Amino acid sequence: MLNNGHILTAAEMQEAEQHLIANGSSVIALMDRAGSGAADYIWRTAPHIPTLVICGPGNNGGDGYVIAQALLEKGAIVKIVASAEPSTDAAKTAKSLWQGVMLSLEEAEPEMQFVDCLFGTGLTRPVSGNLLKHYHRLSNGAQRRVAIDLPSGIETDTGSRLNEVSNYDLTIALGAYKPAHYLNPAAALMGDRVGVDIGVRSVSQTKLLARRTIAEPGKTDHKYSRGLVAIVAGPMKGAAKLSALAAQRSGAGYVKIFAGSDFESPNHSIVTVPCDDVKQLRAKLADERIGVIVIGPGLGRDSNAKQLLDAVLEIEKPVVLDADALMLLGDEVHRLQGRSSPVAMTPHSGEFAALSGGGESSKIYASVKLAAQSGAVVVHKGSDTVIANPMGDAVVAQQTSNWLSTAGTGDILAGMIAARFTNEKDMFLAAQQGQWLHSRAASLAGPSFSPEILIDHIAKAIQECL
Ligand SMILES: NC(=O)C1=CN([C@@H]2O[C@H](COP(=O)(O)OP(=O)(O)OC[C@H]3O[C@@H](n4cnc5c(N)ncnc54)[C@H](O)[C@@H]3O)[C@@H](O)[C@H]2O)[C@@H](O)CC1
Ligand SMILES: Nc1ncnc2c1ncn2[C@@H]1O[C@H](COP(=O)(O)OP(=O)(O)O)[C@@H](O)[C@H]1O
Ligand SMILES: [K+]
Repeated sequence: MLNNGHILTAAEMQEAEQHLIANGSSVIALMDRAGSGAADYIWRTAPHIPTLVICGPGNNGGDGYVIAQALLEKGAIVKIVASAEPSTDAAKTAKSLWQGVMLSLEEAEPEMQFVDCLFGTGLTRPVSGNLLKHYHRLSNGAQRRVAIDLPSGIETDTGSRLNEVSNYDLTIALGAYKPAHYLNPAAALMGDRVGVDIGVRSVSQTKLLARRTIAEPGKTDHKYSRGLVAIVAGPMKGAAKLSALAAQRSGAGYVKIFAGSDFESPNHSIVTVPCDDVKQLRAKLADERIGVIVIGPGLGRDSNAKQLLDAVLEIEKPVVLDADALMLLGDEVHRLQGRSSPVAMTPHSGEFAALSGGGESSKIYASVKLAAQSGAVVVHKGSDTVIANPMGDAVVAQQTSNWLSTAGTGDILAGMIAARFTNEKDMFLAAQQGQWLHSRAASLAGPSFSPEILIDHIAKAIQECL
């Protein structure tokens, strides 16, 4: 995996480059590796397509000259349009080696393939005016669009758009993935993502979510050693049932639902524990065998729900807070600080805004900040889910199935994380395992699944982790 899955910000990427240079490389050598690697990939996936490479003034433009020359040598029909003269020594050298046609913005016409080497990690302000007009004319007129490192107009560290950006078929990341490669809106318009290794081996606190090994139950395991997951139900009973079923299929040894006495178990093996008031709940949750409590799915937001949440937070047990529990907690996340047992919060963007007050432009930074403020592991959901811990580590999930955007899949994730926690006893790891299994189960479930079908595919996802 590119740079071992470590995601680098623009500043970290510059440091990585300096490190390579200090160890005997040079900017032009790195540019050569990046450009020829990108050209190989373009040629392999779309040979002999008339191509226009647009080059900006910086080293992203420099990559463009290398790519164009490499394509020319392979026999492609390729032209360059330059927005400005190169401003770096490496880009000047790369340009001096270009042997083909060079056009001004006004002269250039769209070709079948558009290769964007206008700006990469050095973009500091929106592309505007005449340049933006020609960028759109030339990119929109192409049938295949390839971005080198990043599409022009994307903020590297946040994934936000600084100007209107075209949709791409392919984005070739250079050296390491950057936050924008996995955060929306940028990630959604990049098309396929591939990486070209240029020798960067830099460590970052932000990584790409990877498959984690899951241990099978051991010979001496029993239901309590594998873990008892307690789900606190509310008036929307289906949500708690989905969490419970998902926990059961994700490796919990025992799942119990704590609910009003009229609650019916979703199957024969999930036990319901009748609790008709908060006093009963408090007493029954004192059971020492309980490894983790899930509260939030279907809980409601009335005063009764608030009492149930308060009761759970009074108990020193690991807890997964989701959905309504997060809305009830709101901006009082400091209540979670100082607990001796781990907490995970699994907000979608609306819940995240209620917890954090919003205002941060980077989903990674915002998640890390909330984790530090609360002392909890934060699973900031969406198609670009970010998992953060209070120490500043973050893991970014790769987009898998858009079919996950259906009611009930979040309840499932909460149950999955709880079950993985009872096995691993590490909430950050459990969140990563839960997220990976959730995404993978969605891919395995194919199109248009119901939450129940998603649960049915968890076992297959687990199989891939054994
Ligand atoms: N860091 C590395 O290790 C490597 C970087 N390489 C390439 O270098 C790129 C970064 O190069 P640079 O730092 O030179 O940055 P860029 O080439 O992304 O752009 C920087 C230049 O654009 C100007 N600029 C920024 N925003 C502008 C705007 N809105 N309108 C007009 N001009 C604007 C800046 O003043 C500067 O001259 C990477 O994305 C990658 O493509 C590769 O060559 C390989 C090695
Ligand atoms: N387009 C998407 N691609 C991938 N995952 C998605 C997408 N949309 C939503 N998800 C995931 O689906 C789940 C939805 O959770 P949530 O919004 O809490 O739903 P609910 O409360 O109805 O269960 C989250 O895990 C989220 O990350
Ligand atoms: K670019």
